[in-house]
Amino acid sequence: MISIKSVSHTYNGAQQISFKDWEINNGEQWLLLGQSGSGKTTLLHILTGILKPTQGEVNIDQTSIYQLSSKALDQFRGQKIGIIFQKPHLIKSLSIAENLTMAQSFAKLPEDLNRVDEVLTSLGIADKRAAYPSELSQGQLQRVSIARAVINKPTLLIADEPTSSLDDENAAAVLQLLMHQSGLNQATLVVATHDKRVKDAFTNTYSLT
Ligand SMILES: Nc1ncnc2c1ncn2[C@@H]1O[C@H](COP(=O)(O)OP(=O)(O)OP(=O)(O)O)[C@@H](O)[C@H]1O
Repeated sequence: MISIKSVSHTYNGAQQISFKDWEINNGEQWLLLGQSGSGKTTLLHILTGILKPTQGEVNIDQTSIYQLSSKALDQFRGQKIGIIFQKPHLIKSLSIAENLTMAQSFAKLPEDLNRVDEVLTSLGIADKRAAYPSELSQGQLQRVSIARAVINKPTLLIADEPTSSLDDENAAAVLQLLMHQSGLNQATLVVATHDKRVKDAFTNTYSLT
């Protein structure tokens, strides 16, 4: 289970942003909605261990993540949390397979090429394993970023505007893949978006006002 309790954050000199309490059960799929500037990215950073809130508690699988040392938190994030950004952010000088094995070693897990192949196959891009990011289309790159996010079978899969730079066909495919991949690993899925095309697919919604 993932929960936030009494969480608020104040950037230097700015107004406090408060987040209502939120409990997410394992395997649930949630949409995170809010107008521009309401704090979606801030909350995603808090949930993924990137930003320690000025107040409150964040628990993932019974671990109060901001009580961990920064080294332990890095490893926890690598193993338990997969993140998909609006743009893929892959390492250009590494092949697709190498980008994925790097995510394994970053999480201090052994390199597992079978797992790399399994994930690329389930996302329909196994033939791209030796290619470099510059050789892939936008939709294929977004699939690789999903592959990188799920490679370590995370508990929590977080996507920040994953479809906004894609056309209708790719947006629908990426959304379906995200939901399918989270289902395969029984991962919890949280998707932050403005994208109207995405909203109907979710029953659970957390709204920022
Ligand atoms: N590093 C920062 N330093 C100071 N203020 C910040 C910082 N990051 C965000 N903010 C402010 O915090 C508020 C919430 O920003 P945030 O990026 O979380 O919103 P958002 O809902 O993700 O917006 P958008 O949909 O436009 O990306 C905004 O008022 C923003 O200006």
